[in-house]
Amino acid sequence: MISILDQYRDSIFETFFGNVDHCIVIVDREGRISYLNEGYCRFLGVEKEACVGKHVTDVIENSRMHIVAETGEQEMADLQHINGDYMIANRIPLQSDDEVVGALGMVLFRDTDEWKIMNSRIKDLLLELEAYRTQMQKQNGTKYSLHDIISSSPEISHVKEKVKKTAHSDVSVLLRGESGTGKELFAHSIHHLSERSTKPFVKVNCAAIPNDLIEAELFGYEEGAFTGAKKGGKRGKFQMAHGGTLFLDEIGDMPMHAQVKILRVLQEGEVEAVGSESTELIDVRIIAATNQQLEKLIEENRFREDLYYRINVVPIQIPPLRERGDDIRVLAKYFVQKAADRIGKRITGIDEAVYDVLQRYSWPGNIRELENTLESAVHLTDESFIGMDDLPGHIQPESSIFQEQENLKQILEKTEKQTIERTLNRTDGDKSKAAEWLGIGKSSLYEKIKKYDL
Ligand SMILES: Nc1ncnc2c1ncn2[C@@H]1O[C@H](COP(=O)(O)OP(=O)(O)OP(=O)(O)O)[C@@H](O)[C@H]1O
Repeated sequence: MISILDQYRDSIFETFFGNVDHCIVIVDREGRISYLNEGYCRFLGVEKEACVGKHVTDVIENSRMHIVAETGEQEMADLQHINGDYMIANRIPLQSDDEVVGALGMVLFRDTDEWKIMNSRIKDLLLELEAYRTQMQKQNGTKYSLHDIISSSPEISHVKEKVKKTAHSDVSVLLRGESGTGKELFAHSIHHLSERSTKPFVKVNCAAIPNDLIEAELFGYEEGAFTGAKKGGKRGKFQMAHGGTLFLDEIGDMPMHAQVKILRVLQEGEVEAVGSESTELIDVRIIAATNQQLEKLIEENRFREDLYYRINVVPIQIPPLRERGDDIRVLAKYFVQKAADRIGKRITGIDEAVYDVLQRYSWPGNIRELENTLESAVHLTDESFIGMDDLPGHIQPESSIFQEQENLKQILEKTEKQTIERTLNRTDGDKSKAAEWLGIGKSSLYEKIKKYDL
């Protein structure tokens, strides 16, 4: 007997999903919309035909469907902000033969008075939460929490999960990643989630303090400890962070003599101010960050191995922006809106071609560079959207900067020069690595560097 399920599967599917009280969306493995029910289309004010095939983040605000389709991990009862309201979203991975093939999302939306009351209650609570967060920032020195780390990539989702797992314990964390990837944001977030969140978060930029002042800065000093010492002495960063977290940024630049002392403080739990005869008990959690290869610095005797093991209990690697393709779109939207709000300009969108170009660029300065690029674009644009002309020349595709009268040889040389230049930027001037990435021999690269005067 043929079951009506076999015979009328499509009609049953449409009758069910088309009539339920929820907004339903189905995406494929890549996060492209395969189905959107009538209720969702009405709520978003979109045509179903125009949405099918589009990436879900282009149609639904703050969607995480593509992440669930990628990770296969379900998310239930998540609060999602869409069209100015808070909705409850359930996201379930769809599996076939043990393989994730997509995801189904259900957003609970009832246009009833109770829902409206609940929604305004949530908004009230969030405002209250924001007020507490501002107060807390003033008290303990942190500005960011995980919530401020804008992302829609599985790579950052994994990092956030790792942060959530380790934040509550007191273990030392070493954040690694290129400059501008967001290491400081993660350091703040770890402190925020830890039991120490009501205590101070103190940052030390190890690269910015002159070599001979670093010990006084870290451990403090007594009055008269050295010429130029302040009357009454000064408390060190360790003392200021007591009970809380000390964030040692750019730890690879810490001079050797200070490394020895830091290790002693961490092992013995006590600190001695410069010029003092007594010690003080200290309880700090260490979060360190670096964009350098500490292992290489150890080989060169510029970093102590014992300190490395002491701070590297939980290493967390933040991937560079060029490996987080999914983040570029959400970050670009976020930074354009942020700059537009600050400047007071009305920007309604970003040209699709701009997204393509942003996606293809290598972002040696990572998120900091993306933010600066879009802020300058918001300043430059005469329109209400960001177009290709608003991007700086070095980000625009080569073709747009070629002169019409150039011949093929000139065009090829120009492309070669730009490619070598960018690769050298990406490798921080490391010629062996650049030659490897470009697939050419080192001597050939040297010749070209000479030829183009790079
Ligand atoms: N995911 C993100 N969402 C929003 N803003 C971000 C994000 N990641 C980084 N930023 C912004 O980018 C800038 C650089 O971030 P941050 O200072 O944390 O990077 P970093 O890795 O510590 O850099 P450095 O090694 O140079 O100190 C900051 O303005 C930060 O607010």
